[in-house]
Amino acid sequence: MIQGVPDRSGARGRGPRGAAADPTRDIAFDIVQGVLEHRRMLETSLDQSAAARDADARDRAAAHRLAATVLRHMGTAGMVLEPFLKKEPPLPVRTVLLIGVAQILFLDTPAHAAVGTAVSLARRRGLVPFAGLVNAVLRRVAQAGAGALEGLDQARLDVPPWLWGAWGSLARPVAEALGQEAPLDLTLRPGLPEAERPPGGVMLPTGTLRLPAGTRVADLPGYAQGAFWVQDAAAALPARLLAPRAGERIADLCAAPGGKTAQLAVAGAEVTAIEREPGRLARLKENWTASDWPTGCKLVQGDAATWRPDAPLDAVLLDAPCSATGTAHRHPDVLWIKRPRLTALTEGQDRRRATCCVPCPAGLCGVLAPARRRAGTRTRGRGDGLEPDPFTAEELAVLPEALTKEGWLRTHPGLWTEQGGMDGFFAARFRRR
Ligand SMILES: C[S@@+](CC[C@H](N)C(=O)[O-])C[C@H]1O[C@@H](n2cnc3c(N)ncnc32)[C@H](O)[C@@H]1O
Repeated sequence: MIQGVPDRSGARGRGPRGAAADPTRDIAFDIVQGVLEHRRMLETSLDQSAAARDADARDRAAAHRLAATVLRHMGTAGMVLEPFLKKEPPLPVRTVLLIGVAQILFLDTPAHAAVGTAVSLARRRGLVPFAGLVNAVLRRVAQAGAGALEGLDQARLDVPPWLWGAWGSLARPVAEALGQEAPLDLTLRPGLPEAERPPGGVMLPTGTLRLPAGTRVADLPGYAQGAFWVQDAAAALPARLLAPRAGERIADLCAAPGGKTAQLAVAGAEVTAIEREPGRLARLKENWTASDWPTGCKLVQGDAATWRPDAPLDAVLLDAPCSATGTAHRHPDVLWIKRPRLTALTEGQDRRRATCCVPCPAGLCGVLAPARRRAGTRTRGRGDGLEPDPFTAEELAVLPEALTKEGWLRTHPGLWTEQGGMDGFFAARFRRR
């Protein structure tokens, strides 16, 4: 079995090719193939998995965890396999092997179960001619055990070389942190009584409640009522630094899935949330309705670059699309989906700065551009009335390492590693002159 997850292989009768059904590994296979073959995000691959359609929540969660483990350790697992492969197998066979290696070396699955279920998976996926190879290779990996990892520079292997280069001096601490499964971070609704906080968490100095990796948020009492929501500790900082006050009129540009919108709204601000993608806006609306959050907020489908408010605002929070590589801690798929084209993305953000005033370094990113307090109706580029409003040491007293010399916020997964790390995020603040 995969640690912490029931092994249901064999529990659901026989699959189409006569092998026992095993939804966890079937879904994990679909996810890894979706990421590697089609360069689809992990979540999208999960949504599109035929095997996931009838699966229960536990199997989906177990498959998600297994696939994320494969992607988190993919370079290392590839190196472990290399001595046992005479030539490169077809991608689906490689995926089966990676699933086997991840279970043996990183998930403490008993070796016989990891090997047996991988052979069955190969059969179910029409890879019968390779079943013997899968069996032989994984047995040898199992025999080597932890010794197979000796001498491997796992941090370096598990990050694509172009990204390692882009991270510069931060590459090693960031990559080492990415090797760990991310904890579950929650932002609590202000004033939530201590008795109603999810148990087993640690309150971080920045105000985020952190629960152990593998905690299923949907199982926590209060989640469905919107008592808290999932939000990485770093992602919660920009809205906290904006310090919204009750009654302020704030636009949240690029809003879905709505973590920052919720922070602003529960602080009492009158938020207008702008999101371009209808599907993502629908998800934001669902979260809103289900969570009993304040009703005075407007959710608008629109383009942040052209949307204009009908009256002056107190602040604008802009979370412009970015590389998302700073979230690889939680989403290891981004490591293998993104390409070196990131420079083009940064240039796009520079151009967008003409409208939005948001610089963003490649690789580690995430953003905010509040034109706060006496803000006008639009945020514009330099020369259009905005000046930098650096964060102060007092504002970032609990996380001084994240304050850059220019006064911006820059976090990365190598910060707070002993507490479980955090996402990479960049934020800057501007004020209307
Ligand atoms: C980084 S996510 C935002 C996360 C969100 N602020 C939160 O805290 O939950 C970026 C979002 O911007 C949306 N987006 C991208 N370009 C946009 C545009 N021009 N106008 C409005 N939304 C846009 C994307 O669809 C995506 O939902």
